[in-house]
Amino acid sequence: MPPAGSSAVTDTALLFDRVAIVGIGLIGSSLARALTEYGIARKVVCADRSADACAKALELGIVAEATTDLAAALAGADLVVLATPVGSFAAVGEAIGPLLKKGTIVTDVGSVKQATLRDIGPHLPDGVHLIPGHPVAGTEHSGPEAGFASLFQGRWCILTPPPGADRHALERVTEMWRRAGSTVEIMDANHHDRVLAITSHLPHLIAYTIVGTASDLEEDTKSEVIKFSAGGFRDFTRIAASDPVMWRDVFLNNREAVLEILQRFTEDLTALQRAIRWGEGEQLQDHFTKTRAIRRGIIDAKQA
Ligand SMILES: NC(=O)C1=CN([C@@H]2O[C@H](COP(=O)(O)OP(=O)(O)OC[C@H]3O[C@@H](n4cnc5c(N)ncnc54)[C@H](O)[C@@H]3O)[C@@H](O)[C@H]2O)C=CC1
Ligand SMILES: O=C(O)C(=O)Cc1ccc(O)cc1
Repeated sequence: MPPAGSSAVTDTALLFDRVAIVGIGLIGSSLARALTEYGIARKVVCADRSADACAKALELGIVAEATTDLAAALAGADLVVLATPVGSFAAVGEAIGPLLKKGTIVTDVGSVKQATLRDIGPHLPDGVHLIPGHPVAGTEHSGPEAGFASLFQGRWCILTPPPGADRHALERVTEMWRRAGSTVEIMDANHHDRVLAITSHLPHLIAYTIVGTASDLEEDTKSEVIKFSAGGFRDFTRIAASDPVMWRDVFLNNREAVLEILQRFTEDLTALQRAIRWGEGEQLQDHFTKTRAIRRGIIDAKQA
């Protein structure tokens, strides 16, 4: 499917009348802020199972209405955005299905995309358009207070419309993310999950592992780790502070792709382990030279 254009909409016209965001955490609240601040939607409301999150979202003025009642939030919405952990999608899909009117667009922000098609798709009535999405932008923080409107600026947003997805719905969701500041890329859900397994999921798993390993060290070494934690290790601790429920759900719902890439990673790690053991300096240096070139290539591509 070719990328959706933005011919049907202009930068000044409101794109949506009423947007209902389910899950007003880091991503939901960032999108709610962007939709309002950048004039993308007339009214943004939210549903969250946490009454505290609803109260906070109202107190911060992020949404016009906040409720724990899904039906109240979804009534009259032309766009519904699911921004809850991926593991909740089946239950949320089942709950929202009967509440959706023909013509409504449903999208999500989940970090795994085959799960959206599998868990949300079957619950949607005919005439409701599903356009799964993943803003590749975030932080290690959670909750409505952690969000900010500019989170998506200069970042990618990947959309994974199923075959035969409604073209107009795809155009509108594409335009929403474009106006929020992102560059939209369209790909197949399976491909998305394989790419993100290496670029996002494995790095988080490595961070969770290394910080766990450091914290299992004997007490005296551990205190040194904290005292001298700088550079690389400090970056790992930031990533390892990411939301435990969200990341549990990512790994459980992208199991095959993560296990496959983990297998390859383990083999490559073992090769480096051997090189260190046998003093193969040339092999180590060659490897590090290649990875340095990759990093520089990424930076150059960003600046181009
Ligand atoms: N945190 C990040 O950096 C990024 C996260 N994502 C995806 O965004 C989604 C949300 O993540 P965050 O905003 O970080 O999480 P968060 O923990 O900040 O917010 C999640 C919200 O969903 C609510 N919630 C949970 N289960 C619910 C249910 N069954 N019904 C209604 N509300 C429910 C929680 O009360 C909470 O307010 C996840 O699917 C995640 O994979 C995507 C890109 C980046
Ligand atoms: O905080 C970071 O470094 C991230 O990597 C944020 C992030 C987390 C999950 C996603 O699906 C996308 C982006």
